[in-house]
Amino acid sequence: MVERRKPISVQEAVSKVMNHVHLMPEEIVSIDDSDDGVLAEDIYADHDVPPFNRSPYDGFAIIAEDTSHASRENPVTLEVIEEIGAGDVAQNSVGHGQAIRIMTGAALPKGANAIVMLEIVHEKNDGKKIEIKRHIKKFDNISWQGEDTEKGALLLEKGHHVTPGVKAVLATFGYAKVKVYKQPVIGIIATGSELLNVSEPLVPGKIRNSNAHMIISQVKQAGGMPKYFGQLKDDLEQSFQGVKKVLSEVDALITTGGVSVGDFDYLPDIYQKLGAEVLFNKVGMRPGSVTTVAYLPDSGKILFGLSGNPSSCFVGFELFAGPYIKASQGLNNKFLDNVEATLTHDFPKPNPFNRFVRSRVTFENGYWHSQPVGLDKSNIVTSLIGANALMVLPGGTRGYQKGDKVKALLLNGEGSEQFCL
Ligand SMILES: Nc1nc2c(c(=O)[nH]1)N[C@H]1C(S)=C(S)[C@@H](COP(=O)(O)OP(=O)(O)OC[C@H]3O[C@@H](n4cnc5c(N)ncnc54)[C@H](O)[C@@H]3O)O[C@H]1N2
Ligand code: MOO
Ligand SMILES: [Mg+2]
Repeated sequence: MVERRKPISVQEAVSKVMNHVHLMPEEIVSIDDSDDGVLAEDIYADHDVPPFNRSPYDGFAIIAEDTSHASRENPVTLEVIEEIGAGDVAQNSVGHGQAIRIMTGAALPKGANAIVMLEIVHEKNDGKKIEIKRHIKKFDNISWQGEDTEKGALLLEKGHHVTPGVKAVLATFGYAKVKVYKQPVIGIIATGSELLNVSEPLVPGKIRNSNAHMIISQVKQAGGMPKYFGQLKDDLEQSFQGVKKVLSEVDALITTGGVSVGDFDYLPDIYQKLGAEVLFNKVGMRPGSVTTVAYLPDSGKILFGLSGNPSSCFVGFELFAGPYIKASQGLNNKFLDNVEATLTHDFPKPNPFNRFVRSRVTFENGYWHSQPVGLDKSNIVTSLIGANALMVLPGGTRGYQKGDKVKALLLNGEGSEQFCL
C-alpha cells in the first residue's frame, strides 16, 4: 500500500525548519575575507566622521567677513600665506586679509570660516595674492566634523550582511579584522540511476543531472559553502552508506530526488535507517509538494530532501534550505522579500495548493508587475532561466486574470526578517 502523506502548510513547514537552525560559531577574519559574510558583532562609530572640519573643494580657506564688501567693481585682495594638501595640517592660522591655499580633504585651518573654490578667485603675483569679486558667506563649503556620523552611533547590527558599502564603513573605523559567522558547509548529493554527469553524452532513458549544479549556485548565493559529493544510484544500501559517510563532513546535507512514494525513492528509508526525525514530507504547495526535511537529534544536523523535479527542487531550496543556511550564518534578513504586484497575463489554472509560479517581476512607474515565465510544471527546467521571483497564488483559489493583485517573493532582493505569504 502506498503511504498516504498528510500535507502541512508552507508557513508551518518554514517554522519547523527555523526551529532547528544550528547557529554557526563566530570567527575573526581579515576585512577582505569578510565579503558576503554576516557580522557577528555590532559596529559603533568610535570617532566622528569626518574626524575634523575639512575642505570639500580645492580652493582657499578665508575669513568670510573679509569679503563682505567685495564686488566685481571692488574686489578684495587677500595674501596667500601657506599651501596645504589633504593629510597636512596648516602651520599658520588665517588672519584678516589672509588666505591659505587648501586642497580637498585637508583640515580647515584655524581662523578660517569658509572655503572659496579655485575657479572663483583670480590669482595674482605668482599666486602670492588672490582677488575675490563676490561676498562669500560664513561657513560656506565646509565639510563639518561628524556630519557623516557622530561618535557613539550604532551603525550596523550583528546579523547584517557584509556588502561593499559595509566594508567601507568597517575600514573607516579601523576593522582590519572583523568578527563574522562561519559559513556552513552544505553537502550536496544527487540521487537517481537515470542521471548522467554534465559532460556525458545522452543515452536512451537517461538525463543529465541539472539539479546538483543549480543547488551549488543556490547554496553559494545563500552564503553557504557547497560541497558536492556526486551522484548516487537508486540502491538503498549504497545510498544509505553514501549519505551516512558524508554527514561527518558537513553542517547540513541537501539531496535531490528519491523523496516521493516511488519504488526507488529511497530517502524515506534512509532517514529511518539514520534514526533521523522527519519534520515533514508533504507540504501544501506546488511545485515542491514532496519536499522533505529531516533532523538528526544526535548531531543537530538537518537533511533537506529536495524533489528530483528541477522546478520543485528550485522552489524547495528557496523556501526552506536558503532561509536555513542564512539563519545558520546569523543573517537577520533570511527570508525572501515579499512585494505586491500586478499580474501582466492571465493565469487560468486553479490552485488547490499554494502555487509558487516562476515569474519575472519588473518595477515600473512605482508599481511591481509580475509575468509568469515558461511552463508551470514541476519537471520544467527552462522556466528557471528568466525567473527572478516566485509569484504566490494561494491555495483554494481559482485562476487569476491579468490586472489582479498578487504577492511575489523576490529571488534577488535584500531579504526580509519575517516570512510572510
Ligand atoms: N504516485 C505519486 N507519484 C508522484 C508523486 C506523488 O505524490 N504520488 N509526487 C510527484 C511529485 S509532486 C514530484 S515533484 C515527484 C518527486 O519525485 P522525487 O523527488 O521522488 O524525485 P525522483 O523520483 O528521483 O525524480 C523525479 C524527476 O526528476 C528527475 N530528476 C531527478 N534528479 C534529477 C537531477 N539531479 N537533475 C535533473 N532531473 C532530475 C527524474 O529523472 C524524474 O523525472 O514525484 C511525483 N510522483
Ligand atoms: O513536488 Mo511536485 O512539484 O508538487 O510536482
Ligand atoms: Mg520519485
